[in-house]
Amino acid sequence: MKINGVPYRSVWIDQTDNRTVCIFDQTKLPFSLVTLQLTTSAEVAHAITSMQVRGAPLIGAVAAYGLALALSKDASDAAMEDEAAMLAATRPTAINLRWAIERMLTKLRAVAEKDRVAVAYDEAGHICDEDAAQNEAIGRHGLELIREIAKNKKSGEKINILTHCNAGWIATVDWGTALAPIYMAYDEGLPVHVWVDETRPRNQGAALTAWELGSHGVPHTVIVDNAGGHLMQHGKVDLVIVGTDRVTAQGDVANKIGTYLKALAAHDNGIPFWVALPSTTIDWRVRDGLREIPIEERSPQEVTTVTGETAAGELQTVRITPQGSNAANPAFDVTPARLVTGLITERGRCTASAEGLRKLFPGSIS
Ligand SMILES: CSC[C@H]1O[C@H](OP(=O)(O)O)[C@H](O)[C@@H]1O
Repeated sequence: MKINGVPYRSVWIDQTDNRTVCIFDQTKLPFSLVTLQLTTSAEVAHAITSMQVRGAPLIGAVAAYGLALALSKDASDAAMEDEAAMLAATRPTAINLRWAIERMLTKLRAVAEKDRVAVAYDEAGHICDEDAAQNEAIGRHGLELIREIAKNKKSGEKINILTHCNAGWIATVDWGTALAPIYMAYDEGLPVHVWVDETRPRNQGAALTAWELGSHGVPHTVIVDNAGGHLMQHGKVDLVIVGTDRVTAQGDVANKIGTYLKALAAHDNGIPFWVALPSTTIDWRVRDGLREIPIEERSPQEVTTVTGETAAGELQTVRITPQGSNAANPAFDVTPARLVTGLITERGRCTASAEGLRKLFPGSIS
């Protein structure tokens, strides 16, 4: 995606040493665009756990490079297995993280130690290239959906899309998932407008999605998480598109906390609720999302405080609850397939069901 006309990806290798892994520090957005240079697997692990880098497909890609950094230090079998396990354990919900590490291990176990570093960087690069291509394809398939909605609107009438959290290009290697169709619709001249859920407590919507859409010129309005249902009741939402961290073999969807409530409101108001994902986000090993998908529990401090920029341009974190109050912070929830209109994948759209997934990905599930 371009920033001020310059093309960027969300992760890249420093050309000066062909080793250092570069990312944007997403905890500094939207106030400043800061590049972090990661030189060890420990730094990669910290970047993932602290959400300096986040987004299901992106943490998989960055973890893959983290393994390459680890191998640069010690390419032995024991070290490789330990580092892979450490990186895979940084966040439990996004299946892309486990998928990327398992793909790297499958490749590297068959390679001599002396060749592992080069092969690891090469394979991580393929993971990145494939993610960017898959998300571009998701954009094209999702664009068809937006065109269909546009046909039922008066000429020039806004197409109002609600999204939750950030599933844009900064959450992936490039393009994004939920936002890819929106970028393409905007670029094609369709009159899209996006309701951006702020997405407490980390405010990925208010801070990241708003920054992405604003940088690209896409009209958008930031709303509190609890406003979405009201807007749907009053006919102000034509479509909901969200990303996901894990989809089960029967179409249950794990995504940022609050997604389930949007799906309920969309269902109650007869509004299409679509989930955009690359196939690397499908966990073919689980069927019942509510019972089988681990939900990350993050620090209560993310709930009891809020971080923003002061008038002087300094980042500041302030407490918003009494000292003695407890806080709970589940980072994801699971939307049952019955509330999902459909899935937008790199191979096209399908119903959120085993049958729908089997049609697009034959042989992936029995
Ligand atoms: C294409 S990103 C999918 C997913 O990842 C985000 O979670 P987090 O910000 O905690 O990494 C969010 O759930 C997005 O929808």
